[in-house]
Amino acid sequence: MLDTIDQSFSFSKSFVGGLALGCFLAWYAGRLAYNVFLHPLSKFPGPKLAAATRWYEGYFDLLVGQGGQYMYEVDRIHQKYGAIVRIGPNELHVKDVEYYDTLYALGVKRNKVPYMIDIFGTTLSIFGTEKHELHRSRRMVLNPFFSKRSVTRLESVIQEKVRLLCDTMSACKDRRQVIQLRDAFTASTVDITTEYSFAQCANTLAQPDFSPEWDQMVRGVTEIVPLARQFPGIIQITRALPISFVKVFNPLSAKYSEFERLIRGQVSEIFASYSSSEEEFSVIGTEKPAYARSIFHEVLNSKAPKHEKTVDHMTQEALSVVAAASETTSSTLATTIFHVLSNAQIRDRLKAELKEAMEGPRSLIEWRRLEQLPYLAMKEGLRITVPVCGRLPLVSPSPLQYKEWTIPAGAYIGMCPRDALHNPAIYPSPLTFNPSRWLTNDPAEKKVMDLAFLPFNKGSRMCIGAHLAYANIYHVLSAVFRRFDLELVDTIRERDVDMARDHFGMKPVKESKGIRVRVVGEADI
Ligand code: HEM
Repeated sequence: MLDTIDQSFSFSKSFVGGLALGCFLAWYAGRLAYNVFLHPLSKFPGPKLAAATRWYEGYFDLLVGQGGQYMYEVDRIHQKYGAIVRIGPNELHVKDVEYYDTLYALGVKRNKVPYMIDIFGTTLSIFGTEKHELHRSRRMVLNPFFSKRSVTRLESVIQEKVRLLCDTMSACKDRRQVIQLRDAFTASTVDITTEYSFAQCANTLAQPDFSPEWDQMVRGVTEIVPLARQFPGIIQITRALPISFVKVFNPLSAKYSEFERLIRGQVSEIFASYSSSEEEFSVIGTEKPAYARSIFHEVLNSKAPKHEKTVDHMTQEALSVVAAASETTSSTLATTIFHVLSNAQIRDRLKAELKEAMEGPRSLIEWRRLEQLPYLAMKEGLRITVPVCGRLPLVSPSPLQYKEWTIPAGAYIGMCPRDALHNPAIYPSPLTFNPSRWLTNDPAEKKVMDLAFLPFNKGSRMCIGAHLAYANIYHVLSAVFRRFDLELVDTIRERDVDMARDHFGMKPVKESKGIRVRVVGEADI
């Protein structure tokens, strides 16, 4: 009797399970068919599989080769189908530099696409803000802090760290120590960014090996990006787990959680030095000197509503600033140095220019004067590196036009800085490092190159730290090449330098040993 009840129970259980699975599969098949045949984007050209499901992207980004490969598939799709293509159920991609002015136009309403807002686990930061209006009001609070004027005013902070960087490099020469350039420049960028933004330096340059764990930490954050694009929220889940547990399966992301706690502590301290009334916060005690200001003070002193002035909000803003600044700047610096050292003519010409402009090997000159040096390979370094190589999709709440195509409101539309910066029609032989291309006497050619020079993107979501990045890169390149003779150590372009994976930031192949140099000489005049 009991056996019969058991059997009929397990039969009905498997019947219900089978029915549920059947319903799910029917619903899923219906959804795929809707995406391909009935979706408002169904008329746009592109592979049917990409139109049906985001798993098409997931396959290339997570399973093909070392991952992060969808950007190359998108290249192939463009080659086959044209300048505007459908690369996801609700996503288009445009490969036409002229369209930047429409998609990323300043002052027009654009939201960020939902799957991008959480890739660094900072949905309260400006980077992670989806809605246009909220993004605009948050950004207006921080814009003045990162303006060219503010960066110039605090240039001494950058110069001090660059001096320290050079002194640590000099000590490496005495020990004949090989320098991992990405470690060194992540350290200097983290120190510059934390001192500049939080008025409290992380002091990573103080370590003789440039605190490699910082570079590992930042790489840990971006390593997870392809997964986070497919599974938004995964970073939040990781954060909620105990650090000791996360350490077991992802030590790099555990480091990030530790850093988050550090920042949270600092933010809490700053909060404690403020008194909060019903309406607003105000500084207790005397006014802080300009140097000791931070983005936290900026937010607390702003007219932003009180619910924007929380420890959570500011911790996330700080995390996203450090994450956004570090890998981008360090990969640009390391890649530029690799290319300069790989070509003796370029290296000698650059060193001669710097010797003439800078009095002594240890003297630093102002950023505004560095900008006037024609050969300092700034632009070419950013162009060839493409530090942010991932597509930057946005959503327009009203329809957009691309040539004969009307793009419906609500569709995701992306463009990719790589398509501009490595465009052979604008920069001939785009994978050749050639600073002289920027010295052209043809104003029309120069104008076209300048318009396509978009490593920081443009419009309302453009990089807020572009001026800080420029000042940092100018100072590091000029100081390093003026003072040191460097030689590359076992660095192979295909393995260690070139972009091979899209993790939002560019990454070389996983086997990369990094870009490594030895200091073989130090100028004394
Ligand atoms: C070579 C260096 C850098 C490059 C190439 C770069 C590039 C970019 C790009 C392309 C974006 C747009 C991302 C998007 O549309 O989603 C961006 C955003 C951002 N960057 Fe940078 N960046 C660099 C350095 C920095 C630095 C030094 C900082 C910090 C001080 C910084 C902070 C940010 C922030 C906070 C955002 C989000 C802005 C927003 O959504 O309004 N970046 N960056």
